Amino acid sequence: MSAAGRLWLAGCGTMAGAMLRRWLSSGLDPAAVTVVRPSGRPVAPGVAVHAAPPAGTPDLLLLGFKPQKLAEAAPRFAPHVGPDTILVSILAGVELATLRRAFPAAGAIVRAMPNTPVAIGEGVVGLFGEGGPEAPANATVAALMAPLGLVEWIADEALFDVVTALAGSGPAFLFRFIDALGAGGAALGLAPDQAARFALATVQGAAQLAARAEAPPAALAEQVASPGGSTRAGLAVLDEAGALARLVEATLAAATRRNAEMAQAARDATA
Ligand SMILES: NC(=O)c1ccc[n+]([C@@H]2O[C@H](COP(=O)([O-])OP(=O)(O)OC[C@H]3O[C@@H](n4cnc5c(N)ncnc54)[C@H](OP(=O)(O)O)[C@@H]3O)[C@@H](O)[C@H]2O)c1
Ligand code: PRO
Repeated sequence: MSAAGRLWLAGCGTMAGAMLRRWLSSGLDPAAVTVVRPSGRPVAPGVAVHAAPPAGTPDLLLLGFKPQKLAEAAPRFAPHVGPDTILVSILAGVELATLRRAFPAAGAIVRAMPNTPVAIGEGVVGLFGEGGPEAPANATVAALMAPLGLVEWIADEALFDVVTALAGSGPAFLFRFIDALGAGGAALGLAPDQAARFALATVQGAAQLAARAEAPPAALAEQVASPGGSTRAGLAVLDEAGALARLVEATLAAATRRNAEMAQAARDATA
């Protein structure tokens, strides 16, 4: 049995599947896990998979389907959620109040925002629970999330859409940057496959160095950029009129807005 007891996953696609992979590789007993997914496709040895919720009540139910599926899925799972069930939702945008309306009997509800690197224990998980920081369910949820990477509680639910944009979507933005770095090198004459390898290794090495260094990333950038040198010439392009900072802020703002739209759609669909 897991620290969270009987664990049900409602949906096990890219994101919930990445979480489950890490939990299993960190020692979670597959017999404690039940996956419910319409396709009924197998997930991992020893993990029970059902196309519809089986009889019973889990100790922890993780909602891992798309936000657009909430209105359809909630009535099927709600009868399996009781006062001893902790409900954890990874649905982008969808607010606690909406979840509480859909699962009125749940003992506790916590929003979690993971990202795909949790599959290798290098992810980020933002958490926000309706009971505040001292709620008893928080310790159970935090313990379950611990093997996934950096786990932090968010002070204000209003910030959850930004957390989703930065950490939840963030890997996609960085994957784009890796591709752009490689494509830039290829455009200037490197063999595309070699440029792609160098780009990925450069980003990997820089991220690991930044993670281990005491100096902040801005200081590390200064260490690379000799006065009057070539890095300085490149940074001048990124920094001109705050080009990179503005692009990234606009990127996060667009993703944040979309999360808010999905929250509204979920409110409307479950009203
Ligand atoms: N992808 C990310 O990086 C990421 C990051 C953070 C949060 N999220 C959140 O994670 C959730 C899932 O995203 P995803 O990218 O993992 O999507 P996905 O790969 O399409 O997976 C969706 C899962 O939901 C299942 N499903 C569909 N209808 C269902 C129903 N009525 N009842 C139960 N399960 C149902 C699907 O079942 P089948 O497998 O049988 O088709 C599938 O397993 C979303 O709410 C998203 O906001 C995603
Ligand atoms: N993927 C989800 C989406 O794109 C939310 C964060 C990452 O909606």
